[in-house]
Amino acid sequence: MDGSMSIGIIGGAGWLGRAFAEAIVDAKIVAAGRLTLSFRSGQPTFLPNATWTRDNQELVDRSDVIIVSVRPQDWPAIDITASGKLAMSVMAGITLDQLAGRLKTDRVIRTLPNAAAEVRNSYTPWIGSQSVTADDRNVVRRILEACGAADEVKSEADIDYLTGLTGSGPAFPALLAAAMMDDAVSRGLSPDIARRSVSAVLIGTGKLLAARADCPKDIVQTFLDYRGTTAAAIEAMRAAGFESAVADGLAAALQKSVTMGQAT
Ligand SMILES: NC(=O)C1=CN([C@@H]2O[C@H](COP(=O)(O)OP(=O)(O)OC[C@H]3O[C@@H](n4cnc5c(N)ncnc54)[C@H](O)[C@@H]3O)[C@@H](O)[C@H]2O)C=CC1
Ligand SMILES: O=C(O)[C@@H]1CCC=N1
Repeated sequence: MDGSMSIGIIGGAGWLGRAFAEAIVDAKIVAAGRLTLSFRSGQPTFLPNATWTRDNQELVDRSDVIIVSVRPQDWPAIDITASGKLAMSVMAGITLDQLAGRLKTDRVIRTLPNAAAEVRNSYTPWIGSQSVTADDRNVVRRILEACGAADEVKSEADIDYLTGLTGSGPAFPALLAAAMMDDAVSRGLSPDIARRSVSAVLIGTGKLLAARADCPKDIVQTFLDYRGTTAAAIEAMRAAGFESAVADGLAAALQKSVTMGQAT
């Protein structure tokens, strides 16, 4: 698409809506003046050169591409006509058929980013409807890659599963970090040192995994082979059900993704 493209984000004041809006402008996909953002209560102060509105149909009428970024429970109240336009959703659980029906356009994209979009490090699987064109796919890739890495997947079932694995994904290392911090503080470390040390471990591990070609499984085995402190910790965590806790958590997220969509 040329520089005349315009984009609208319904729910542009929210966590993901703001992350997308700022990433799109930073990546120069559109200038702020070609961006329309809708809000529900107070008008936010970020992106003052964008057009802010409470009227979602006005947003649609001003935009070539519409991104829907409201919570799934607010989705049934969205009443707009986006005929002939490209519409993209970031909502968990809402299917392509539901999107096409409520937004009244056949050109729909279902995506599932994660919270790391805020720092341009999302992983975002996506899938498009039959009517989506090659140009539409290029626009979608540019928008999603402005927020991190993105993959087109083969089925909506993949999106349902990835909603837990990668959509909710940042919450899981955060949960581990919180448990590690609580343990450190309970053993007398100051909360400040506990936070700095645990954050350094998570950030360092992320960079290590990104830099090395080995699978995480191989890295874990290398640690186990020392037969030292790390092996003692991993074996105790496994005996307490670490892997089955992760599998149960991912199964619960998958089930919730499917039922949340059915409830709307
Ligand atoms: N936060 C996350 O980690 C992820 C969120 N998602 C999905 O992204 C969507 C948005 O989530 P968040 O940004 O985290 O939630 P949020 O609550 O921060 O943002 C939603 C925004 O939509 C606004 N809104 C609701 N109805 C509206 C309407 N009719 N018109 C205009 N604005 C309206 C709300 O006022 C709020 O500002 C959800 O559907 C969620 O499933 C997907 C992946 C990750
Ligand atoms: O928890 C949720 O429902 C949203 C979708 C994926 C991540 N956050």
